[in-house]
Amino acid sequence: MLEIEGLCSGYGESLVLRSVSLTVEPGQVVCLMGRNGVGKTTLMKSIMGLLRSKNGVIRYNGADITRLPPDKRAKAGIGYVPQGREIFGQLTVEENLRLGFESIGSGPIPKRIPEDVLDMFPILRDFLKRRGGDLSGGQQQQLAIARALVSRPTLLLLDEPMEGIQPSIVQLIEEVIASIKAARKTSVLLVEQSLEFATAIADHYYVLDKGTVVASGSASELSADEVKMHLTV
Ligand SMILES: Nc1ncnc2c1ncn2[C@@H]1O[C@H](COP(=O)(O)OP(=O)(O)OP(=O)(O)O)[C@@H](O)[C@H]1O
Repeated sequence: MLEIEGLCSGYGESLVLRSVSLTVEPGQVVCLMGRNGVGKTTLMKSIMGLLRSKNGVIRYNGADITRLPPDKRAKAGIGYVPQGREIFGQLTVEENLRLGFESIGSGPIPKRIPEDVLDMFPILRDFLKRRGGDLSGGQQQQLAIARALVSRPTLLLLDEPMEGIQPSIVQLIEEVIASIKAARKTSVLLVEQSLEFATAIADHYYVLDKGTVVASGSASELSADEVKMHLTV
């Protein structure tokens, strides 16, 4: 469903991604790994269209989306939770969630926040009228993921969703990703370094180094040695 071939991308004159090729199949959870600064966020931004590709092709459900702007990619079904969440602190939780409706590609805008999304993150239901800025970091991360889910994306991009979050919420987010996978309606491409997560939940992994894919394979076969080789400094 997502096919990237020979993607080159970067900032201004500086090239960060050098001919990256990667595939996410329908219903898969794919883990993107790599040390700091190797280009994981740059890849996420390039898939979402926030960075213009210098070379290569990005296809989504068979269509070439390489030159589409971010809003069109969102309407095509790609949801994105950036690193650092980027929720609106002055808006309430409910208003933040409603912003997710703007990415709905076709059909009527729902009047209410979908119950199944609130069921995944019960704290958000309790806090619907609270300002986003008053939530803890872990609650804001839940809000950011829920906001991406209200538009019913077919591909969800998560950039380090577990970073800097307390263990109980890490577990909740892992359960949510597992339940998204079980429902088989949304594929997930996420930046995550944990070997435990990758082997337990992901189907496939890619390791980036200096802007290129240096290892990839079935997540169940990912070994501690491989992680040590590619991910420790
Ligand atoms: N806005 C920017 N302008 C110029 N260079 C940037 C910009 N953002 C990132 N870079 C550079 O691009 C390279 C890749 O950064 P990127 O954020 O994609 O890495 P990453 O793998 O996501 O790392 P991290 O785990 O630290 O988030 C780095 O050398 C970084 O300094």
